[in-house]
Amino acid sequence: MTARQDGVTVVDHPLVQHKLTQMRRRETPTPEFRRLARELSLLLAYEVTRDIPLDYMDIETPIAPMRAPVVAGRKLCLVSILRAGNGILDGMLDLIPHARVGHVGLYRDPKTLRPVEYYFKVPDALDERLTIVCDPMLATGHTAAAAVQKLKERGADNVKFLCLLAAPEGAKVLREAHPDVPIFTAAIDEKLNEKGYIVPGLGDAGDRIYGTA
Ligand SMILES: O=P(O)(O)OC[C@H]1O[C@H](OP(=O)(O)OP(=O)(O)O)[C@H](O)[C@@H]1O
Ligand SMILES: O=c1cc[nH]c(=O)[nH]1
Ligand SMILES: [Mg+2]
Repeated sequence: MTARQDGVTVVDHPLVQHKLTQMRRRETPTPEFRRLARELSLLLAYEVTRDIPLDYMDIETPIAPMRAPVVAGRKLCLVSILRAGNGILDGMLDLIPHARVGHVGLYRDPKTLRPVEYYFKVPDALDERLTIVCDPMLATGHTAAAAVQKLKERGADNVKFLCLLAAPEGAKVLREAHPDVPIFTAAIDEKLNEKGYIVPGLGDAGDRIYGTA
């Protein structure tokens, strides 16, 4: 099942919810957390790629020739917001290996909660591609909004944002800054705490994926 409202799609399939619960648990160790992030992104990919472009090619089945649909991977750009975004990117690339890939390096300053940019490398001709921006966490929303802004400045005009968890505050900030960018998430949690962490959330996604806490 999938709930859509105001440009936000919550993928509430039972498998998605189950895996998200396992990720949230404090005792879930790093290798397990990373594996769950990958599996969850495979399931979310199903929804976020629902209308990706198709090409047609001539093939032969054992019975007859036919013109058959194939994903136009080169018309798709996956963008990971470093570093936690790579935890989603890996699963997406398993599914769509021909996709082009961009990286946006942004970390959130723990005092100001504002994003600081340190890297930006994306494919050319973004105006000809669907761009799917990946980051597990949409907290205050400023990182996502800044990443989308940079991508638009490079020509991206068809952008979707994929995360595992969103705070209501972050979804609002991103939707207000970029109303044309739909959000796909496994859950919208209750709120942010005073340190800008999602409550109940799952903690610091990057630290849990890479074991840096
Ligand atoms: O919505 P916001 O309030 O901007 O916060 C969300 C950002 O914070 C986390 O990254 P972090 O800064 O921890 O960097 P990391 O991926 O290197 O751990 C997360 O992966 C998002 O990029
Ligand atoms: O809860 C949060 C908020 C920002 N970044 C995270 O990794 N987790
Ligand atoms: Mg982090």
